[in-house]
Formats: sequence, C-alpha cells, structure tokens
Amino acid sequence: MMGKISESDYFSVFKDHGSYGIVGAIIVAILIPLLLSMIFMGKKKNKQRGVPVEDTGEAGLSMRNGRSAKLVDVPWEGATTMAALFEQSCKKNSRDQFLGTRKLIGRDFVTASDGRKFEKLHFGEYQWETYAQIFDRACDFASGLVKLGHDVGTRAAIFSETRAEWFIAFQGCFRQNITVVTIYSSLGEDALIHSLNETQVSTLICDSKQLKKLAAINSSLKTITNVIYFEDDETASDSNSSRSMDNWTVSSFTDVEKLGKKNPVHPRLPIKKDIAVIMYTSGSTGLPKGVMITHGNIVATAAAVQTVIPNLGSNDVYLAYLPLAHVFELAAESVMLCAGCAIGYGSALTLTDTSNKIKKGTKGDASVLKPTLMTAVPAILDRVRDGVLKKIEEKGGFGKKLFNIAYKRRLAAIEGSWLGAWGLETLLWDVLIFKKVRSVLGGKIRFMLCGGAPLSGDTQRFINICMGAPIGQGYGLTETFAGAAFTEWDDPSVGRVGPPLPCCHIKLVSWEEGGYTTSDKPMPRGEVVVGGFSVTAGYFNNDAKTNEVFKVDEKGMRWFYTGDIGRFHPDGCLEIIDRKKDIVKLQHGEYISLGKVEATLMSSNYVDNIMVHVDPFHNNCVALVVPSHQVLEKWAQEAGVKHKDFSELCDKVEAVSEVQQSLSKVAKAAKLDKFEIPAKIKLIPDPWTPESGLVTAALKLKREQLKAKFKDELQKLYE
Ligand SMILES: Nc1ncnc2c1ncn2[C@@H]1O[C@H](COP(=O)(O)OP(=O)(O)OP(=O)(O)O)[C@@H](O)[C@H]1O
Repeated sequence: MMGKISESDYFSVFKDHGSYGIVGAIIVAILIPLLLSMIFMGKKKNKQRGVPVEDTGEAGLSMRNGRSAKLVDVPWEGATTMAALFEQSCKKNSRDQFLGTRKLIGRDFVTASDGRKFEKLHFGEYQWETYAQIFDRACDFASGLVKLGHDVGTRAAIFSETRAEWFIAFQGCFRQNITVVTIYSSLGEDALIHSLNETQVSTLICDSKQLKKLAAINSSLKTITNVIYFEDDETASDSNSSRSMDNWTVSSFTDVEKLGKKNPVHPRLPIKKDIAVIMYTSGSTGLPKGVMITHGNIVATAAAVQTVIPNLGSNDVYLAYLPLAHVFELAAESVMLCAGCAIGYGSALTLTDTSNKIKKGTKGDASVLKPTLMTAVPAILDRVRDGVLKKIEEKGGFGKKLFNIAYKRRLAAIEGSWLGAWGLETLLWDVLIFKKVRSVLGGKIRFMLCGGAPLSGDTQRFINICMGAPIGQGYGLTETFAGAAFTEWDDPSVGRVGPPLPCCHIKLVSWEEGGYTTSDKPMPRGEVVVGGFSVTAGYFNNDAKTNEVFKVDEKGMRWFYTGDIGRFHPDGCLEIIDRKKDIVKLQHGEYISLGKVEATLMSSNYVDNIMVHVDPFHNNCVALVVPSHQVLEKWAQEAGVKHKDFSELCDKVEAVSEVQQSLSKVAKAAKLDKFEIPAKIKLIPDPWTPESGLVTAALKLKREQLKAKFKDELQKLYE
C-alpha cells in the first residue's frame, strides 16, 4: 500500500493551481496548523491539571484533579456496586456488541531444529454476544452456582487466563453477592494452595487445562467442594484428571449455565461496602498479599477513568489480552463495561500476525478485531518498540532514512517545535511510514492505556508517534484498585503519571530518612499517599499489615501509603521517581535505587532484562543480565567469538566484557554515580517469564525469587 502514493503524486496536487494555489496551499498546510499548534501548545503547557487541596490526616502536600472539586464515587447515580453497574449498563446497551471471542479453526505443531515442539493456532473471526445476552448468561451462571450447592456465604475463586467466561463468571458471582478470589493462571502450586486455603474458597472456576494441576494438589486443598471448568477442545481428552477429583463436584461452565437457566434463583445483590474481590498482588516484593476490594472501589475507579479517555463510548472496541487477575486489566474492562464498549478477547501469544502461537499465514487478534483501545504494560511496549526498530534496521537503506526523517519531524512537532511536522505533512508521514506500523495492531488504535510499572519516556514517545495515538499512563496499585493518577490525553509530556484521578486525592508525605521532603526544590517530593474512594479495605487476614499502611483520618477519609516516591510538577501532575523498597544502602552509606538504575541500564541494546543487586557489606553493586539473544549473537558473529550455543556464549569472557562496556556507556550517558554502575555482571541465557516465577504477570522483577534462584551466581560476583 505504501507504494501507491509517492512523493511526486503528493506534490502534483499543487501543479494545476498556479502560484495563488501554491500560496493558498502553504497557508492551509503550514501556517494554519502552525498557528493552531502555537495556541494549543501554549494552553496545554499552562493547563493546571491538578490543584492543591486542604486535607486532614498526616501533614503533607495534597492534590486533587483539576477538573472536579468533589470526589467522584459512581459513574452515574444508582451504579453503586459492580452488580448494579453491570445490570444497568447491560440494559442501556442491550443490543450492542459486548464480548467477542475468536473461534479456533485448527491447531498444529511445528518442530524446531532443536527438536522442541511449538503449538500454532489458526483462529477465525470474532463471534459476538450482546450486552443483553451476556447479562442473561451471568444470571444463569449465578442461579446455576446456587443450584449446584455453592453456599453463598463462602467464596469462589477464578483461576484462568483472560477470556469472556472469566468476566461472565465474575459478574455471575456478584448476582449472589459472592466474593471472588482472583488468582494468576501462572501462579505456582505452593502459592495456589496458600491462597485457596487462606480464603477458604469452596468453588473454584478454572480453565480446563488447569484441571490437571488441581488434580495433583487435590489433597492439599481443604475447603473446595465444587470445580467448574471452562470448556475448550482439549477438555474431552482430559478425562483422566476428573477421575482423581472424586471428592469434588466437577462441572463444565456450560452445564452450570444450563442448570441455572432451568432453575432461576432470585438475585441477592451486594451493597457498596461489600467485598467484591480478594485480589492477590503480583508479588514483586515478596509473597502476594490478598487485597480486599469493595464494590465501591471498583465503580469509583471505573467512573474516574471513564472521564479521562476522550469520547469513550459504544463505538469503541477494546482488545483484552492482559491477565484479568491483574488489577490494571480488571479496572480497564470495568471502564469498558461502564461506557458500553465492545470487548474482544485475545492473548499475548496470539496478538499479531507474527505472534508466537499464530499459524503462519493466518491473522493475529489485533488484525481481525481492529481495536480502537487497548492496554499494555511497559514491558510489552518496550518490546513493540524494539521489534519495530529491528525491522527498520534490517530493511536499512532508503526506508530506514525515511523512517528516521519522519520520526524526527513528528517528534519535533510533539515536543512543541513550530518547525516539526504538522497538518498535511503529518498526513504524508502517516501514509508513507506509520500506516504500516499501525496496521500491526489493526490500524485503528486511538488511545492506549499503559500502567502497572514505570514507562520509559523514549518508549512512550516512540509508541505515541508510531501508533499516532496518545498514551494514557495510569498509576495505581492493587490496594487502590488501580485508580490513583492518570495522564490526560492532551498532555504531550512523558515520564509523568498525570494528576490524581477524580476519585481520589494524592498526598506527598516527607520521608526524611530517605531524603525526600515536601519542601524540596524545585519540586516537592515525598512518599505517595492515596486517599479516597478507590482505596481498598485492606489485606485479607492480615490486620497488622493493614494497620501499617492504611489509615483513616479524622474526617473519615481512607489513606493508603504506597511506598512509592513521587514529586509534583507545577501543573499538579505526579511523577514517580522511586520506590522505597527498591532503595538500598551501601557499606559507605550511599543509597542506590535499584529500579532507577535498572531502568537506565535497560536502554543498552544488549539488555533484555536486568536485576541489579547490592550486598550491604560491599561498596558497589553487581547485576544479572539476560542478554538480547539476537544482538549478542550478531556481535559474536562479527567479533568472531566462536561458541556452541547461546549458553556457552553467555559464559565467554569477551561477551561479558562487551555487555559490561555497553552498560558503562549508558550509565555514564545518564550520569549515574560510579557506585551505581555494576562492578561485575553475570549473563543469564534463559529469559525470565511469569511462568518461571521470576517476574510478575506485569513483567516486573520478583527480586526475592531471583535472588534465591541465582544465589550462587550472585555470591560469585562478589568474590
Ligand atoms: N504508571 C506507573 N509508573 C510507575 N510505577 C508504577 C506505575 N503503575 C504502577 N507502578 C508500580 O507498581 C506498583 C503496584 O503494582 P501492583 O499493585 O501490581 O503490585 P506489585 O507491587 O507488583 O506487587 P507486590 O505488592 O506484591 O509487591 C506501584 O507501587 C508502583 O511502584
């Protein structure tokens, strides 16, 4: 398609209109956009997005959203619980498409050169159900649960990958005021047993492929009586696993729905304060904690985020593929429900035409769905960026030059320069260059939500320019049901997380010991404390921890101490600059912020992942580095470093030295202190995945697990 419009075609538009035409065209194409951009950029720069507010509780600097003086708690009157929001939205949007799933057409296996087998899937079009149909299914499921003998005073757990039935089961439980425990499908056995026993779950709802895992731990699960599984085409061949679960009633999701349809039961609806969800955190700082989320928390975040996405409504199509057990995805889907959008389900491994599990020649989820909205965690956007850059690098020549020109021109414009690409020139670059990049995600993305971890400014800009859509960066925690701060769509800055959402206030409280205070210049700094309707009820079964980090002030406002360090910009926007738990002290008393150093070192081409480690009895840090397979192999080839396989290459002194030099270079460019540059590194050949338990589902490092797994390697680095 790119070849169809050439530069000469583009400029030939002016040929037939003589010199007046040219002058006119210049005014339309350059001067007017320039003028408008000056006016708007000026306005945007001066816009007060967050405003100071007087708050009670611990002393600090409080800020509220600039658009609403009163805290928002519901999306509209009456929608005070998730159950009410669901019912009312389903009525309002009854005929609109709601949940869509692709039909599986075929499944192949390909064998790689090393003998390993990889599954390749062929999916068809999306098949949709309307809001009214989904509402009926949730009601049927709720009735089925009761008929099945689930005691509504006990909890149900969902242990499954993201899919439409996850959402239906979730809503079904609320029709009977059943608290749902959410568990990552990648969770290991011990953590799974711990969370199911701790919350005394009696009904477990899962993927059929989890049945085997459950059968193996059957005797350790003390409270489960019912297991309901989502069918897929593998279920039939899995009959073995059902046999070993004699003490449980095992039913398929469809059977429970059918049972409920035949035997409708009156709903038993929750109130605002009831606990909707016990959600286990992803565990980046140790064992996951069960956060108790009320119905009021969910609707408050949904109501607030809804106001941030411009023109959100039933024309929007949202691509859902992140784990629903993560607060960020669950919050995003609640927002979509609120606004009457269509939600099409996919998965990270089938997202694009070239995704790992997509059969060659068939289409990925995004190409078929053509979403207008999607969410991403920063690690995914980093990969998209690396992928695009790699392709452009491979292409080389004129294509690469043109891309670089287009990128620089757009970058200049976004950063506010009059001389950047505006108006028709933007259109030209879109057609010539960016359209192709955008088509990878279906070509219609108009807003991207990103959150869950810090997003690098470079990546934010890159995605912003290449996708042609603003990125709304959300900041929040499971403890605030994702809702704390959110960047506004017309804010062109990077590296910040926006003003407080309208459902909460954000207060900075001085952390003297760490050297961050609200009287710091040029910007006030301190621990980020969130207060308001999105602040959850605390940790399940852990009053001590709850009382430590959740506080209620004299006016009844509930505050949560996040452990993150932030600073307020003059326009009221928050920037997260550190994490208390990531700051460690060296032997001579200097502090190192591990997360900050890692984020800097990640910008080396050689680094796929990195964990910086500090032994407090030493005066320097060391690092474990997962090198980029491709980049390191390419270097080895050029440098003539012989090796049998990647593992051997990672052990080569030359490779270690090459990566270390690259780290030093980026560290120096970013002006890191000497003690922040790893003195020694170890290259780790295997990637860190959520399945290996070394990173969370949002791809954040699990330091404790990594330290345990690489204990010997870390010790050697300090010898
Ligand atoms: N937009 C963002 N920018 C920077 N950091 C973010 C952003 N969003 C979330 N975070 C980080 O993620 C943390 C919240 O993550 P989450 O609630 O998933 O739990 P976790 O920290 O991964 O797990 P655990 O509490 O078990 O350690 C925040 O405290 C913050 O450090």
